Amino acid sequence: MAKVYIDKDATLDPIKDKTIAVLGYGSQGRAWALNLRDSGLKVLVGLEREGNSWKVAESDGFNPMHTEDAVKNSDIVIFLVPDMVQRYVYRERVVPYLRDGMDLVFAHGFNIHYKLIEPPKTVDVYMIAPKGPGPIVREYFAKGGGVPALVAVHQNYSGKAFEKALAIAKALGATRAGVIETTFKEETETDLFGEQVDLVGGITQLMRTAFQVLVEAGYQPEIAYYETINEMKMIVDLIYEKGFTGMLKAVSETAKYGGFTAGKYVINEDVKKRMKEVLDRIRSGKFAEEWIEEYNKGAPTLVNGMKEVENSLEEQVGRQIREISLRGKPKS
Ligand SMILES: NC(=O)C1=CN([C@@H]2O[C@H](COP(=O)(O)OP(=O)(O)OC[C@H]3O[C@@H](n4cnc5c(N)ncnc54)[C@H](O)[C@@H]3O)[C@@H](O)[C@H]2O)C=CC1
Ligand SMILES: CC(=O)[C@](C)(O)C(=O)O
Ligand SMILES: [Mg+2]
Ligand SMILES: [Mg+2]
Repeated sequence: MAKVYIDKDATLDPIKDKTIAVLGYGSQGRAWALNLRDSGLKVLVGLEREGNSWKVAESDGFNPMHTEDAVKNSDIVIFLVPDMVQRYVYRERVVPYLRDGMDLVFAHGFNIHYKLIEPPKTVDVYMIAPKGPGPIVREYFAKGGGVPALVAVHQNYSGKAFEKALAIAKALGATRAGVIETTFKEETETDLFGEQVDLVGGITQLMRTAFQVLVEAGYQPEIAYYETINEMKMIVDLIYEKGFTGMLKAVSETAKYGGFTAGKYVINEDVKKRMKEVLDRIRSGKFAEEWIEEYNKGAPTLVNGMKEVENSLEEQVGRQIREISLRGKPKS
């Protein structure tokens, strides 16, 4: 088993006198800025424009400033702008003000692993990668918990990079759960693979396809939504809390038999083979290359994908069903 670092294994000491610049105030940026501030650390929020993120940061009690001002006035720079934007922010707003002994920190290894950012040897480069969406990182922390994270060191100029990574993980709340060490390569490749075939790509397509099959066969969309999409949360919650065995024990014998047989028929060896192709594409750098090219064209696949999902029948039905479901959800 990998070593799991918990609260008592980490101390804020290596960073408690440092000023931390959080660049970006989106999904992760907001969570990190708030959690680190609540942990007693000195946090500056650096943003490119006085837009929406700027207003949100202000309403959370920060005094957001332009990126270069945050960089000039900090010791630790955390990149929480989108992956495709990080190298521009690095080149234009960080490099001109980078001082020896500063820290460059990431929440995902993409830019370092694929060499889009190549920092000088005289800085520490490390990562704290929360294994959950930003709003959950904030919500769990505020309720006294934390989302697990991975930490990795790419460059250890100070000799203290790992201790600082653990300190930030602690301030984020991650050591309240547990933190495991990884490398930039391992985190990047597994994270991309997980979100593509499983968490974001796979699960969404699985649910939507099952929904469509039922609707096309003439069943009411509301019934199809309950069955193929809405109930997924309860099944996943059971897996999250009690493992596959716990989930299987909670469903009927009929579901177990049907699940064991049809599950392997649908998600078959051919699907596994294609998952391996997806992994190969990530490992070879082809996916990164393609995503950069797509982004530079204005990300049409993203724009169209969002539109297609938003306008889909399942999403329209979902708005109504979610209202019903959320009404019944216990308030915690
Ligand atoms: N979303 C998540 O839950 C997770 C994200 N990460 C990583 O965290 C990092 C940040 O990702 P998110 O929080 O999803 O970012 P995001 O998409 O929520 O946006 C972050 C911020 O960047 C700003 N921004 C957007 N476009 C910009 C541009 N062209 N120039 C300058 N600023 C711009 C936005 O205004 C916002 O303040 C990425 O490295 C990502 O891989 C890691 C784990 C989970
Ligand atoms: C939330 C998360 O961990 C993801 C899916 O990897 C991401 O948002 O990049
Ligand atoms: Mg992830
Ligand atoms: Mg990711």
